[in-house]
Amino acid sequence: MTDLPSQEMLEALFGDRAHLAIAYAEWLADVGVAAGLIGPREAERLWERHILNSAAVVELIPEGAQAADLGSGAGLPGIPIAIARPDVRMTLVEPLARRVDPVQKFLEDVGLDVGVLRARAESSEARELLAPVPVVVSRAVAALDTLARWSNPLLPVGGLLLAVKGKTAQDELSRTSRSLRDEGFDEGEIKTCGKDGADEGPKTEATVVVLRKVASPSGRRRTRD
Ligand SMILES: C[S@@+](CC[C@H](N)C(=O)[O-])C[C@H]1O[C@@H](n2cnc3c(N)ncnc32)[C@H](O)[C@@H]1O
Repeated sequence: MTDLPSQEMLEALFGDRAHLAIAYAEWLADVGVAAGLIGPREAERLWERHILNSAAVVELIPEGAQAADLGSGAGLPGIPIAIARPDVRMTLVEPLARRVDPVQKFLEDVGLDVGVLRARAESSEARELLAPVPVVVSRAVAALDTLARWSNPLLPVGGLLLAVKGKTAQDELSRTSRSLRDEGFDEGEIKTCGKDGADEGPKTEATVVVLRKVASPSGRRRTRD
């Protein structure tokens, strides 16, 4: 692992739970790579590209919120968020047993209180077990309009969909704005979270599309009939 942040940065983000973030990084580099949860080349850039990028989202999550990470894979962004914010009740939602099982074992081994639901985000099981969940996060899983369709039955009106995206976030938001409105979301905005790190090692930055659900889909559809 080459990009371990400074102790100061670790403590600023994870407080007295920095040891859990380090344990997660070590697990990703070891079990995560061996189990094919992340690519072998990712081990060299775990912090900036994955853990800090994920943890940067915490500034958008309200105090004490319940949250679901749709398509969590190796636990990103849900696990770094849960480590940084013990007040957030996080559930990872991931359909593949070969991803869910090792993640579950890691959580048990380190005693991290994060829920794991083996299901597709759009399944009735996810709806029954999670809704209403006020915050949905997701990273590298699906296009915004698909995420909006999956999230809609899970979120209450006023709930937030936080999609970690890259440089093309604005293009994607513009391209999908009509579908997003049809799904009952507002116009959305792009937030740059975290810090650019200046010269002090890895960045914590993340580009996040923030969408708020403003109407239930059925209500909105009725108004268009
Ligand atoms: C490219 S990986 C990203 C994993 C993680 N979010 C990250 O940032 O590293 C996409 C993940 O989404 C999951 N996925 C695909 N379709 C899904 C669905 N319908 N519901 C929930 N998860 C899904 C896949 O199994 C996979 O683990």
